[in-house]
Amino acid sequence: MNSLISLHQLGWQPFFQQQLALDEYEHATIARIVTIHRNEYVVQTNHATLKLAIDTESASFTVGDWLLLDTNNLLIRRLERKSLFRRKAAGSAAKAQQIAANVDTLFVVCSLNHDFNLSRIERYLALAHDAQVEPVVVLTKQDMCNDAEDKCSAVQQLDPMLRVVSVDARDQSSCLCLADWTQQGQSIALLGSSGVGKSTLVNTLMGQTDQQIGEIRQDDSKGRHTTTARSIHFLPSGAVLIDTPGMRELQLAACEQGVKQTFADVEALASQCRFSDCQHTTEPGCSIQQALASKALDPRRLSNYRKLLSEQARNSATLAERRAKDKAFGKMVKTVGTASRHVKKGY
Ligand SMILES: Nc1nc2c(ncn2[C@@H]2O[C@H](COP(=O)(O)OP(=O)(O)OP(=O)(O)O)[C@@H](O)[C@H]2O)c(=O)[nH]1
Ligand SMILES: [Zn+2]
Repeated sequence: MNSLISLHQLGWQPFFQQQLALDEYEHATIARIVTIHRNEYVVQTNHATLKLAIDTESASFTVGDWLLLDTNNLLIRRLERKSLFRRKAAGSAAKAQQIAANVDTLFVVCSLNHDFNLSRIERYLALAHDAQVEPVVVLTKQDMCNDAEDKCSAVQQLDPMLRVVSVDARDQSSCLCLADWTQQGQSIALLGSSGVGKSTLVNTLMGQTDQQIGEIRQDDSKGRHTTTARSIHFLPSGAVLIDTPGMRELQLAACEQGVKQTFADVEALASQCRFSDCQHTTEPGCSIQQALASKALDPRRLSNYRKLLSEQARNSATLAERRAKDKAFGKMVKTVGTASRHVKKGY
C-alpha cells in the first residue's frame, strides 16, 4: 500500500531531525513503526507503507519508534527516543516490554461518576512521568456528575502544574478543550480503566475518518487477505494517536523516579525531616507528621505514595531477579555445553 503523508503528519519533530547526520539527511529514508506483527514491523514513510523483518538488532523496537532506512529500505538505525512506555510482561516472567515510543502527551482518562479515584490517577501520573510523557487528566462523564468542579479541583490539588479537563466524551464540541494536545506533529496515547470512556473519546476525536487508515490489508503466507488493526491512528485534528493493546494494561515496574516526581510535594517534605532516614512515623522533627497534623498533607496521598513506591520496588526486584536468574542459567548452559563437548571429544 502506497500513500502520501508528510513527516509532520507522522509526528516528526525537531528532536528527531537534529539526530540526523548530513549524509543521512540527504540519503536516508525516515520511517515510523505503526504496527508490530509476529515477525515484522509495518513502517510508514512519507510515501509508502513498508514491512521490515524483526531480527535480533531490531527486536526491542516498538510502535512509535523512528527508523532510518537505506536506499534498499534496510535498517540503518533507530533514532533516540523522546519517551518510552514499558510494562512488565504478563505472567511470572517479569520481563520488561516496550509498549509505545515517542508519545508527547498521555491522556489519563478517569470518569467523574463512581469510578472517580485520586489514587488511581496518581498511579497513571507515575507511569506518565516515568515514560517522560506529559500527562493531561481527562475527566469524562461530566454530564453524569453534579460536583464536577469539586472533583476537578481535587485532581488539580495533586499538582498545581497538572492540566486537568472535564468532558462529555461523546460530544465533539465538549472535547475541543483537548485541541492543544491534538495538533499536527503531536503524538498522544490514552490510559484509563475499563468503562471510563476511552473508546468513546477515541471515536469522538477520530470523527468518521479513520476507517481506511486504521486498517492494514496484507496477504498472509497462504495468499489470503487479512486485515489487521493499526496501532497508530491519524486524527483529523492532525495528531497521531498511538493505541497499542499493551497501553491499557500498564503496570508500575522499576519506575521509582516516576513515582517520586508524581509525589514531589511528599518528597520535598521528607527532605526536611530531622533524620535523613526518617520513617515518618514517630520520629521527632518529622515534617511529614507535621504536615499530616496541620492537614497540609492528605493521609490518602501519603499512603498511596508508599504503596506505589513499594509496588514498583517489588516489580523491579522481580526484574532484577529475573536478569540474575537468566545470567545464572546462561552460565549453567555454557558449563553443561562445555562439559558435554568435553565428554564427546573423549576428554
Ligand atoms: N454520559 C456519558 N457516557 C459516556 C461518556 N464517556 C463514555 N460514556 C459511556 O460509557 C460507556 C463505556 O465507554 P467506553 O468508551 O466503552 O469505555 P472504555 O474506557 O473504552 O472501556 P474499555 O473498552 O473496557 O477499556 C459507554 O456506554 C459510553 O457511551 C461521557 O462522557 N458521558
Ligand atoms: Zn519524617
